[in-house]
Amino acid sequence: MEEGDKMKVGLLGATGYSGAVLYSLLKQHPNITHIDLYGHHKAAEKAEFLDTAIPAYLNEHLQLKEFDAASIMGNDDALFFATPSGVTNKLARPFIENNFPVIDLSGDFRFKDSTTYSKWYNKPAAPDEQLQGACYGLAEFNQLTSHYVANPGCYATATLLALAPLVIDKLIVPDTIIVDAKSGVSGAGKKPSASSHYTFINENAWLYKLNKHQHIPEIMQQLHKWNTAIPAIQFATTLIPITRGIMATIYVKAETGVTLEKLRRSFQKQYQDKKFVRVLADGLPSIKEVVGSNYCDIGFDYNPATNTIIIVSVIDNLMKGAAGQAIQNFNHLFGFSEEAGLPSLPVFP
Ligand SMILES: NC(=O)C1=CN([C@@H]2O[C@H](COP(=O)(O)OP(=O)(O)OC[C@H]3O[C@@H](n4cnc5c(N)ncnc54)[C@H](OP(=O)(O)O)[C@@H]3O)[C@@H](O)[C@H]2O)C=CC1
Ligand SMILES: CC(=O)N[C@@H](CCC(=O)OP(=O)(O)O)C(=O)O
Repeated sequence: MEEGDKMKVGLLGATGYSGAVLYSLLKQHPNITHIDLYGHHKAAEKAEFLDTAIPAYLNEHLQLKEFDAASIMGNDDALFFATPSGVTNKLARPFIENNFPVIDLSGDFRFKDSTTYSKWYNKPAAPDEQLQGACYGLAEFNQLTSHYVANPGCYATATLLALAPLVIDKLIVPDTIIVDAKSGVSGAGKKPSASSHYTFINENAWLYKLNKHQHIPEIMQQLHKWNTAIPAIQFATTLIPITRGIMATIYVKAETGVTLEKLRRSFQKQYQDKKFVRVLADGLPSIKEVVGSNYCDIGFDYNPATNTIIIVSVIDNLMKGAAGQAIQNFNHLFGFSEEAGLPSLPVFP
């Protein structure tokens, strides 16, 4: 594709949080002329109720077509899935078989083997041969080796971008990684639950899925591409009373001879040419500075008293953690400018 080429795209899941954000990004994308929205409810059923989880403009204009792989491949040039886990493993086959371009925001195609998925997601996985037809799109690092792109998870994105330089440059003791990550409530999607209920999470903090979070194997799979010596990570996820944003705070022991200057050089080498990762020259980042943008901001420090490196990474879970990175992957897949369709500034205050 050339810079000025125009495309038609399909989207399944526009009535969800990441789908709604994706829709607004696609609407402003300079290379997209038309968006077909697909749904799993019949259009008539949808029209009968007002979905308060999505913006009114979307409710009003929502014209959902019935999902049909053959007509999507006939009408559109690419497809986005913004559906919960356990959906695309049943829908992806014709797209993979026909090499049709897909960006999948769910976890269904992030692993190379089906047993890892079924163990950590507690659901049946897509067949192994289909999993081999997908590629994991950590946008700053992975070459897209197929047309079916598995967009990374939100916590996984924040954690991997923070660890990458130090893991690649072997500056850390492999078995000492501790990740303490916090997320806003939109990370859990639009479906209300006991833990996302206002009276529970307001003025509260709740650590969940300890040692069981589905992003642990996803992070390990990518870390092993960089350094096979890492045996495991300690990983905690805490829900906090904000709408958007993730902060991952990482503690890890330094290899002998590591200095703050060496850490600086490692981050700089890895990210100096990357538009969406901003390494702070000084100080530590805050969530508000990335909300509404596709940036991942990273700050770090070294404490010689404990020989510990502390890295703090922040993203907007719905942007860099989902829809924004999906657009970045789409741009990579079609050779468009990496920034096309993505806002250049966060929303502040
Ligand atoms: N929220 C986030 O921050 C992040 C989410 N993701 C991933 O993105 C995906 C979407 O997440 P999120 O936006 O939070 O989810 P939501 O629950 O907010 O939205 C889910 C969407 O999928 C649709 N849907 C549900 N079941 C089906 C089905 N069987 N067939 C077709 N469509 C279906 C829903 O339609 P309807 O409205 O009709 O029910 C809705 O449009 C998930 O896989 C999630 O893990 C990844 C990173 C971050
Ligand atoms: C706050 C919150 O609940 N966040 C979700 C992250 C959703 C996600 O990215 O999960 P997938 O792997 O299915 O894409 C969680 O912790 O499960």
